[in-house]
Amino acid sequence: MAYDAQPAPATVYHPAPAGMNIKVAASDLSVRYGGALALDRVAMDIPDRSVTACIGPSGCGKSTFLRCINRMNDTIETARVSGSIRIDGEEVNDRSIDPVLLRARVGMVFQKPNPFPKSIYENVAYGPRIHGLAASKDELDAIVETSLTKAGLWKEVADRLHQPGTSLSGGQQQRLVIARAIAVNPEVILMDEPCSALDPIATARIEELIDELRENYALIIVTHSMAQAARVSQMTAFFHLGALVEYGPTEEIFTNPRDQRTQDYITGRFG
Ligand SMILES: Nc1ncnc2c1ncn2[C@@H]1O[C@H](COP(=O)(O)OP(=O)(O)OP(=O)(O)O)[C@@H](O)[C@H]1O
Repeated sequence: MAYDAQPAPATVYHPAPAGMNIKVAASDLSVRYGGALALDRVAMDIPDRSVTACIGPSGCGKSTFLRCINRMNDTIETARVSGSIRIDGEEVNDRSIDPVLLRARVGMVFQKPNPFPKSIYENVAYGPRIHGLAASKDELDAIVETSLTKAGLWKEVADRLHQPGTSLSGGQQQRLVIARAIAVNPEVILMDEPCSALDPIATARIEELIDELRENYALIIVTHSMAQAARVSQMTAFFHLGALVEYGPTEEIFTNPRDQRTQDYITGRFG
């Protein structure tokens, strides 16, 4: 959905809940693909140890925003990012930032589970090994076990660690991918419609997991499901046509939206 730059988007901010530390801060963040503006001067502060849901109609820029946080837009030839995105105050787009190290700090889970074509063990061990996080086989084994435990998968796979990751069910594969992200000690976990390929039971399991993970990480999730956003997130950002229209505590966005476009979207009038 291409459109020309207009006057600065007027985001409606609800007051941020007291006592939340800011983990990711975007300001004046825009993305163009070729000549088309996909994200228009987004500004938002995302708290640590909580779940922030990004909602909005198809093509409004949710995935583009997510990809700014771990510089995945670098991999898209036509993408041009401007403005600022900081993690703990550090500019992500700074030349001194190594995107490979950044992507360990900012894990990403996609719509379709994408385990490597390797064993369950290797899927989780690969990252810690290449980042030199384990000094011995025992340490690596411990990281694998801890990561699979945190992802709620250990009990199901402990006796089949050397079977292919792809032999697991879709929901298990998604938890494996989450374990793989956790294994390299991320600070932020991005999830782009992580449940859209899963059945309701696997979805419920991932939602429980998201709730557990927020004790330790900042999670940012793109979802098309209003119900899921309401269930799992503490903060919600509503995007429309590349602009962040409204952002604040989920309860307020869903019960008392201040922008008509948010109201229309959450009540199913468009999108
Ligand atoms: N690789 C790309 N090249 C060119 N344009 C792109 C690319 N990726 C996204 N766009 C465009 O940027 C805009 C925002 O897309 P984006 O995927 O971020 O939206 P979204 O809100 O995540 O959509 P959906 O909910 O359908 O996944 C759209 O107009 C889309 O067509």
